[in-house]
Order: sequence, then C-alpha cells, then structure tokens
Amino acid sequence: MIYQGVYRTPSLWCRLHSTYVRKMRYLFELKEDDGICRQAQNSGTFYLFHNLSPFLKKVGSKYLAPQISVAEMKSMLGKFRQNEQMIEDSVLIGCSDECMAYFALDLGSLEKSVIESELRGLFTELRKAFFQLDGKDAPLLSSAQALLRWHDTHQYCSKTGQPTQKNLAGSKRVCHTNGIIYYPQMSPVVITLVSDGSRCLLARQASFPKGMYSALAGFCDVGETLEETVRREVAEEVGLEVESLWYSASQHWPFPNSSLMIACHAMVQPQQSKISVNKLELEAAGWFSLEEIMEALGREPKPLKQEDGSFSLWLPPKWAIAHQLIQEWVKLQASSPA
Ligand SMILES: NC(=O)C1=CN([C@@H]2O[C@H](COP(=O)(O)OP(=O)(O)OC[C@H]3O[C@@H](n4cnc5c(N)ncnc54)[C@H](OP(=O)(O)O)[C@@H]3O)[C@@H](O)[C@H]2O)C=CC1
Ligand SMILES: [Mg+2]
Repeated sequence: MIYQGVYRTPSLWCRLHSTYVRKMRYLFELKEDDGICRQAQNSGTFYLFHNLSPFLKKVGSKYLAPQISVAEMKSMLGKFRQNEQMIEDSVLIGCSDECMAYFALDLGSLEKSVIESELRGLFTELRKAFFQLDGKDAPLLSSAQALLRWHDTHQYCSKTGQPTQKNLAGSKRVCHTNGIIYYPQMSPVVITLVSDGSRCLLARQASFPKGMYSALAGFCDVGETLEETVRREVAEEVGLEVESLWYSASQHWPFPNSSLMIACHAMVQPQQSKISVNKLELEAAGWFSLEEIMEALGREPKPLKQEDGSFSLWLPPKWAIAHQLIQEWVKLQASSPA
C-alpha cells in the first residue's frame, strides 16, 4: 500500500498501519515524493550539524542530541536573516513511531557561537562524543553525518562536471544534464576475528591508542565476495590461510568515512598458525589466550601503562563491532568441550 490520496495525513495513515512496516513505508514515500517530504519538513524535527559536527548538550558524562522543532528552526533562521527555504537543504534520517520525520541540517554557513548560545549547547566532533551518546542517537547521528558528508562531496556530476541537485529527502542527487542519479555510498569493510581453536588473533595499527588491539579489518575490493575479502585481508595482513569462516553481524562505521563493517569469524589450522605481520599495514599482531582476553575485557577500554613502560592489552569499546566479535569468541570457547 503506497501512502497516497485519502491517507495524506500521516497520523491517519499511521493509525492504520502501526507496525515497523508503516514507518518504513512512510519513509519510502518521503524519499519518493518531494511534496509529501515538504509537508513532513513542516511538521518534523531537526538534528543540527555545523561542518559535520553534531549539536549536542552534555548532561553529566552523557551527550544528548536535541531535536529542534521547525518553529525553532524558522525563528533561528529569521534571526540570521536567512530564508526559511534553507530548511530544504536538510536530509531525511528517520521518523518517530508516530511518523514524525527526523531531518539533519548542516548550518556550517552560519556563525557557530551564535547558534550555540541561542540553543544552549555545543557543536561537538562526532568521534569525540560517539561513545557517550545514548541509545538511538549514535546510529542516527552516524547516518546523518555520513549523508551530509556525501552531499557535500557530490555537488557535481563526475561525468559532465555539471552541478547535481538533491531530492528533498536527500536520498539521491541527480545530474539534470544527462539524467544520471547518484545514491549515497558506503564502503564495505570486512572485520574478522581469526581463531586457531584455542586462541584468537588481534592486531594493531600504529594509529591505534597505545595498548589497543582489534580484529583484522579491510575494505572489499571491487568485484570481491565477502569471503574473498576475508581470505585476502587475513593473508595480506598476517600471512595466514583461512580454512573456514562465518558471518556474525554488521555495523555502520562513520570514521573516517562511511563504512559498512561486516563482521565475521574465521578459523585457521592450529598447525599453520605462524603469524607473519605485514608491517606496511600493521604495527603488531599476536595470538591471545582466553585468559588474556577475559582479563582485558575486565579492564576499562583505555591505555594502562605498566611499570616497564609497556601498555596492557585493551580492547575496543562495547559499541565497536570488534568488541562483539571478541565477546562471541569468548562465549564459543566457554561452551566448547575442553
Ligand atoms: N568498528 C570497528 O570495530 C573497526 C573499524 N575499523 C574501520 O575499518 C576500516 C578499514 O580498516 P583498515 O584496516 O584501515 O582497512 P584496510 O586494511 O583495507 O587498509 C586501509 C587501506 O585500504 C585502502 N582504502 C582506504 N579507503 C578505501 C575504500 N573506501 N575502499 C577501498 N580501499 C580503501 C587504502 O589503501 P591505499 O592507501 O592503498 O589506497 C588504505 O590505506 C577503517 O575505516 C577503520 O576505521 C577498523 C577496525 C575496527
Ligand atoms: Mg586492515
């Protein structure tokens, strides 16, 4: 059922279809019909950004992402003597269970400090706040930033060089010279926890914080299957041959750009587990026992210097999918016969 005609009022349509499906169909309609999306913009709420940094309020150790009403938006744009049409530069990022649309708008062209004092909050770098955001805000802001960045870097058609135009929801851009439609992209990345049956393999890049190790990760090359990327990245980075692998879960990862992390477990033969670290890619890699991992999971996810100047092993925070892979491996070890 496509949202049309008599159902023009979202609330009536929402009452008829109060399921997850109803929200997805409503969002689909906003992406397909600029008129319906314009209506939604006039009754929705806005997450604000300033040059890709989200507007946040710090409450204790947590960051909250305030949703600005369209009335507040219009009043603030009025104070900046900006045309209300600026609202149409926003992108659709979701909706509430009652089908109230959420938009994200980057106000990078306006004076940051004036907005911050007006709305009593701060534009904060997403990477800094990411792990202190609460539940639903982190994925919403992560998708919003990725979408806003994509629009900012795809202003022109890569074939004609002519300007592209976004649709109202911001789900695509079109080059009206030749009709090419551009859709926001994510780069698929496999992240793999390798095991030899009793140990798991973790690695670190020089750019990682001192002492932090994570699972192996790598971008998919064009034309590769996920399985081929896992095998290639493990061979490239630590010189091992994967014998079997299975899918675990996925996660959108906005840093540094928009990656879709596809997490897998992989097994190598215990008798063929001698690591050869590719120093062009990694600073170090090693096998870790269940005891070492359990001990590291009990530690705060931050650098811990030892007396000899070395740093204790610590693991990615629980929001990172690498942490989930490690927890799954621990459960598997604990449940498998000794
Ligand atoms: N959420 C999590 O738990 C974790 C997330 N990650 C993320 O996974 C991603 C990949 O990890 P990383 O080990 O760096 O990847 P790779 O092992 O693939 O190495 C990075 C190299 O991949 C190439 N590259 C960069 N961007 C792309 C792209 N969009 N498509 C194809 N190749 C690309 C570059 O090589 P060249 O210079 O030759 O072009 C770059 O030097 C990173 O963004 C990282 O932030 C990593 C670990 C944990
Ligand atoms: Mg890698």
